[in-house]
Amino acid sequence: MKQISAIIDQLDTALAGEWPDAPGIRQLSYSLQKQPDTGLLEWLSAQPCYPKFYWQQRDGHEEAAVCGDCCSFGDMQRAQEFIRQHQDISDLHIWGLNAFNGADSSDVPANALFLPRIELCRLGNTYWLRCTLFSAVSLHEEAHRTRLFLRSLVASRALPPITSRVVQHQHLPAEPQWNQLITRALKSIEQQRFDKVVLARKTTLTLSQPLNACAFLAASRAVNHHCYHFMLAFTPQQAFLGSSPERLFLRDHTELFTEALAGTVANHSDNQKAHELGEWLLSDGKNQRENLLVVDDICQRLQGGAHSLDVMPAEILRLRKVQHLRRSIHGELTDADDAGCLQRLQPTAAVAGLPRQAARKFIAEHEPFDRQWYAGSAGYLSNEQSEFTVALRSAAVKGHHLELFAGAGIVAGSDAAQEWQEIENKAAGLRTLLEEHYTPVVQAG
Ligand SMILES: C=C(O[C@H]1C=CC=C(C(=O)O)[C@@H]1O)C(=O)O
Ligand SMILES: [Mg+2]
Repeated sequence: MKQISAIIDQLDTALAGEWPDAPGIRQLSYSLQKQPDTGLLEWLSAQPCYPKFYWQQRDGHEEAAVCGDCCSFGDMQRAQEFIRQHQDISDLHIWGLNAFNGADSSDVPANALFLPRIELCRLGNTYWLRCTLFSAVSLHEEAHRTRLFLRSLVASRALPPITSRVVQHQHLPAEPQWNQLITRALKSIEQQRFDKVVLARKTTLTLSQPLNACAFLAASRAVNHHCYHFMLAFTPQQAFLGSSPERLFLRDHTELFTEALAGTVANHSDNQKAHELGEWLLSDGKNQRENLLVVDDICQRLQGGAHSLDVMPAEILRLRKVQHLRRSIHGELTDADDAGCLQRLQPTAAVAGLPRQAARKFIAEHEPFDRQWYAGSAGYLSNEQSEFTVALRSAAVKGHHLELFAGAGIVAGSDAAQEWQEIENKAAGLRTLLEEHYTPVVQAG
């Protein structure tokens, strides 16, 4: 990426100039004249600086690779206040993750939303590099720190092949405990404690060697189409990533786009068979109920914050391993308030249940692991536009371990064995990227 190193030299010269010895914020932006010779994910993978975040919008039109933090935020409210305080810098973007339980989650780092030092972005075929300087003390000192940071950046290189093999796997809950959990959930639904609860499983894969998170995400992006692809790398060995089909919300000024994505059937490689499965899904009562409860939840939660809500007819979203029912929802916000949107929409009934509080209580009491980032959200906020995907079809990379997450909506009429198969299919979107590389060990004798 010769162009990028030329821009970094230009940036270094600008930073070596005169900067006020006073608090402040500045942005320097440079267009790339042509498409870089390697991808943004390859560039990000090579950089030895953390945190780093990658994002690709599900229609593939927008992509960003960002790294280094000039400032980090414990929650969306603080991130939004920061953007509002610095309205004069029109293009400030804050990127990252929101935990499932939001800021009240005890054991996840609270600073997963950050204002990066460097952003390499693409919109269609247009590329640019943006550098942000922020200091509450001295921009002069910050310019110096940024120059040191720039020196740590390295040239892009090809992603390594995935050579990690799965040595062992462990499901939490395992299938017998899952069956008990579903029985208990169905009983609570019968007793009218709630109408729906979404229950999930964590599968820990032990690997033969640590997994390169960027290479894994690239492998997923190559095959898992119609998905948002995201990754937050905290350290060289630790990252959270995913390829999720679900939009939490897109805000464009005061226009809001969200959706109810719930109700699932397997995909099939044969188009005719896949179509028949999709037709079945559209007419199945249990799956329609799962989806319509999400519509109800979203419409209720948006009351007072948005008007002119339009709910589109159900459509089938066909993914590599599964197909879903989706109803798109569009509305007009009373105020361009991202923290408000997050608070109203996360978690939707596609990942928690309805009524929300009762379902969350059931999850907290009965699900045998902490969701942390799973079913939270990943994306960015900025003045004009913000977008977050629901952090599904996701995994935590932890050195030799990969934790895969998958859940399913439980409503009256759910069957434990079918829901187990459904979460197997959902987890397969990421899991098969490793297993396809798996060569069984041939036993001697
Ligand atoms: C909770 C998950 O999926 C949600 C989104 C789409 C379909 C779902 C379902 O049919 O159960 C879930 O509500 C997950 O992938 O972990
Ligand atoms: Mg389902």
